[in-house]
Amino acid sequence: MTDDPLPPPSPTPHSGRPAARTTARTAAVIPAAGRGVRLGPGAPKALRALGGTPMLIHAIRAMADSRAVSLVVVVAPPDGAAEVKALLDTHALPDRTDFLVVPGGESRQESVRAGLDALPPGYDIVLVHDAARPLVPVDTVDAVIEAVRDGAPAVVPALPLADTVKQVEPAPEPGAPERVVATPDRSLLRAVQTPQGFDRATLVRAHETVTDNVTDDASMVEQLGLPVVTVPGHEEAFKVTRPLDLVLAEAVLARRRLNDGF
Ligand SMILES: Nc1ccn([C@@H]2O[C@H](COP(=O)(O)OP(=O)(O)OP(=O)(O)O)[C@@H](O)[C@H]2O)c(=O)n1
Ligand SMILES: C[C@](O)(CO)[C@H](O)COP(=O)(O)O
Repeated sequence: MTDDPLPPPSPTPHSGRPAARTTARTAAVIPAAGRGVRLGPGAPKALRALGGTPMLIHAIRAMADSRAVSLVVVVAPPDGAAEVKALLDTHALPDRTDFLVVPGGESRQESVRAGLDALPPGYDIVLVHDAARPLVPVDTVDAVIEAVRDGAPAVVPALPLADTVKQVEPAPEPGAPERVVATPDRSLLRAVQTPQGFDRATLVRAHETVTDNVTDDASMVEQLGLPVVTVPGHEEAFKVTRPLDLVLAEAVLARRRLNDGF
């Protein structure tokens, strides 16, 4: 199967890189092996319903909606691979996309690595997308892919912050107030989302090299000393982390369904 091309490249002023455009095939790895402790008791977060459909299925469809993505590797809860395979069999997904399911690990990093290990040859661009971000629009996915095709080794969707951010020092004892030590310049801070996009060789090297516990894949590439660039993120690509996020996700989905007339 070959990828449909994305629209012609546009200049990417954020990167300042020379045109090194490639039409490499793209795969998406979806880490979905987390428990969802912050969401509260229940099934693993990725398997919980959003608008009557598991959050994971929304996230898979969000990746497969991009004409550039021809393989999706789902990293299932360690004892949930059979259940996830059954879900894929019982939900409508595009025929042009291939799917693989592998068991995940104890941390997000281990789960992403399990997905990378399962990637067949021939996919030179890799997206890593949280199952917990079920509503990312396809335009954001395509913008990330396009920036990698243009030559960036690592790309993150990013949004400016709405709140002022304080740096604190740890509280001297549990329950004691934390002391504020700094107020970073908010104009230089970004909240980053997924999918994060990578040149495959770079991402594999980052996972082989960086052993610190990190919260996203791009920071591993930063530790290699390689550039990570941003593309505009999207408000609807928020991560379902706490109960209120699920309320917001239901509202966004209901509005989309109303707009789409179903
Ligand atoms: N061992 C893990 C931990 C997390 N993830 C995945 O990484 C993504 C982002 O993680 P997060 O939102 O923190 O999910 P959880 O780890 O499930 O949440 P919590 O920390 O509240 O338990 C999720 O899609 C989650 O399934 C994973 O694949 N394997
Ligand atoms: C990868 C990520 O979604 C980027 O914002 C985020 O770092 C995941 O963090 P979590 O603590 O595992 O939810």
